[in-house]
Parts: sequence; structure tokens; C-alpha cells
Amino acid sequence: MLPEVASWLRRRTSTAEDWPPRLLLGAKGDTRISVVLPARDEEATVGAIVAAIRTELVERTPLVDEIVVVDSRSRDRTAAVAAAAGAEVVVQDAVLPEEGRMSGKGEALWKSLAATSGDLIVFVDADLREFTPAYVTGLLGPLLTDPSVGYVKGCYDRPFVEGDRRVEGGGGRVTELVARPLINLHWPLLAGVMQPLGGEYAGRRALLERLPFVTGYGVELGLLLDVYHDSGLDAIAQVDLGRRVHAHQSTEALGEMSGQIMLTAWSRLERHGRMMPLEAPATALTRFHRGPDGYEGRTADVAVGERPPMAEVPGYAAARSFSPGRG
Ligand SMILES: O=c1ccn([C@@H]2O[C@H](COP(=O)(O)OP(=O)(O)O[C@H]3O[C@H](CO)[C@@H](O)[C@H](O)[C@H]3O)[C@@H](O)[C@H]2O)c(=O)[nH]1
Ligand SMILES: O=C(O)[C@H](O)COP(=O)(O)O
Repeated sequence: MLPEVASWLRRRTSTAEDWPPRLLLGAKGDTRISVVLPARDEEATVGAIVAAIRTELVERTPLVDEIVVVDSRSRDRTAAVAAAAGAEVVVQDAVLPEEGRMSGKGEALWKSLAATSGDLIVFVDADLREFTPAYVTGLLGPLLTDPSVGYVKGCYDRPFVEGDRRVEGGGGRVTELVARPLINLHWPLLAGVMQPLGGEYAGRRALLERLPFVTGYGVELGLLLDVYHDSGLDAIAQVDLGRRVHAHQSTEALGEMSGQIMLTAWSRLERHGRMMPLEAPATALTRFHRGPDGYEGRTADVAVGERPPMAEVPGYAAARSFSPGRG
């Protein structure tokens, strides 16, 4: 391991137990805190996550000022379940409608900036099982207590859980097979970020609003690389949140996610002057399935779009005061 990475790990890694809610309440002062859950078809899990945050971090310890679920074109009862559990529900496509509609998780997170009021924003995936509010307090700890930290990533053990089958360390397949090798190849000083794709992280609005957001599943890698480029390694901290269990996607779906991650890495290598000008990579991903007449190829487009820094969007300030998407 590079000595710079070992040094960063020592200085910038803590655990959720280091940040009890009462300690953070003392550090909060008048800092406003928003928790955002992007959610597409998460009726099975979103309610319990919202309820746990509301009970522990709004009612018992008044640390969190708003819990916002961004309903990302759900076809199930995600919005109703989230609202019943005490979240404000924002319809993704109703936020900044004049900016049009892009898609995927990155779009949900970008729109959330215009629909929340916090100085600190904590993102939590809505498909988590075994969620605890310590995820939120853990991510807030370094931000509330150290002004030089701008961005905090969660890290955790990731089992693969399917029915009764549980493989310890078997989760995070795209992380291990795509993201980590890419990061170690091109951004070796970020090698200590244990879960670069993890959906649980927090940042200062002042930082997030001046960064572009990649749409789809490129958003986590894009933000990590852009925070690093903008503010340097020491602006990033990580917190051990214990264990993360979530709904797994199929290998085929993860192939598309991997394509988006690779294109995001390529875009940052190019933008940050790390590559000779090359022909842009193709965005078609073909997979093969055996059909009655032999193998058939099916092609998906894994192109990612990009949203500009929110601070440059004309309707941003007005949207934050009007909160147009709230339902
Ligand atoms: O169009 C979408 C797709 C997903 N989501 C939500 O985003 C979260 C994560 O999506 P999911 O499909 O569960 O992603 P994972 O397979 O778990 O992918 C992992 O890796 C991705 C790539 O870095 C990250 O975006 C995820 O947060 C991380 O959990 C969930 O709450 C989804 O409901 C949306 O809001 N809109
Ligand atoms: O973060 C990842 O690597 C992907 O979301 C895949 O995770 P999984 O292997 O736990 O489904």
C-alpha cells in the first residue's frame, strides 16, 4: 500500500460508534441537515429506513432537519409508503422541470439538491435491509466536527444474500471487479476508499453544488473523482458503518452498471488531462444468451449523461425556496 494511502486511512477513517447522536447534537449548532433517499420501486424497504431515521434522529435526538425521498419514477407504492413513514416525498421529474428529464440514480441525486435545504446532505439508498440510524450519524460525524472534511463515504462488510443463502464478502461485485481495479490503476491515492460505489455518503452542499453529477450509476464514481480533483484527498473521510445488506441486481444488470462506471472513469481521465486524445469509447454493450436457434446478442446503451454543477442552474435558488416537486 502506498504510504500516502496508509497515512490517509489512519487520519481519515473512523467508525460509527465514534459519533453518538448526543455528541453530534452539540456540534450541530445551526447547521441544517438533510437526509435524501433516492428510490425507484423500493416499497418493501423505504418505510423502515425513513421510520428509523425519524424516530431516532428527528424525534429522540433532533439532529436531522428533513428526510426527503426522491421518487425516481417508481411504479409501486414507494411514494405512499415513504410519506406514511414520515418523509417528504419529492417527484424527481417535478423538480426543475425546465431542465428536462434525464434518468437514473444520478439524476435523482442531482435534483435532490434543488429540493432540500440542508447545509449537509446525507445520501442513503432506499433498498437497504438491516439499516440502522448509525449510518446517518456515522456519516455526519466528520463533517460536523472537522471543517476541513467536505465529503464522507461509508464503508462496510458486504455479504451476498439471496433467500437463505448468505456469502460473507460476496457482495459489491462491481466494486471489486471494476471500480477498485480502475481506481487503483488511475487514481492510486484513492485506493483506501473501501466502498467507492457505496450509496451511503454525505457532503457539504457548498461542495456538492459546484460539482457536475453523472446520471445513472456513474454518479458515485464521478463525485468521488471530482471531489478528489476539486478538494484533494484530505477533504475525504470514511466511516465504518459495519455491514450493508441490500437488494442485489442480476449479473446482466451489473454489466450495464459496469459500463457506466467505466465510461465515467474515462470521462474524468479525459477531462482532467490524464489521457492522450483518443476516439471516444463506444457505449453499446452486447451480451449473449442461448436461444432456441443458438446464441443471440442483445445490446444495451450504457452511455451516461451529465448534469452541470447545480450552482450554475438558473432555477436552483428559486426551486429551493418554492420546493416544486414536493408531494
Ligand atoms: O433510476 C434509478 C435507479 C436507482 N435508484 C435508487 O438508487 C438506489 C441504489 O440503486 P440500486 O439499483 O439498488 O443500486 P445497487 O445495485 O445497489 O448499486 C450500487 O452501486 C451503484 C453504482 O455506484 C450505486 O449507485 C448504488 O448506490 C450502490 O448501492 C436505490 O435506492 C434505488 O431505488 C433511483 O433512485 N433511480
Ligand atoms: O456496489 C456494487 O459493486 C454493486 O452494487 C453490486 O453489488 P452486489 O454484488 O452486492 O449486488
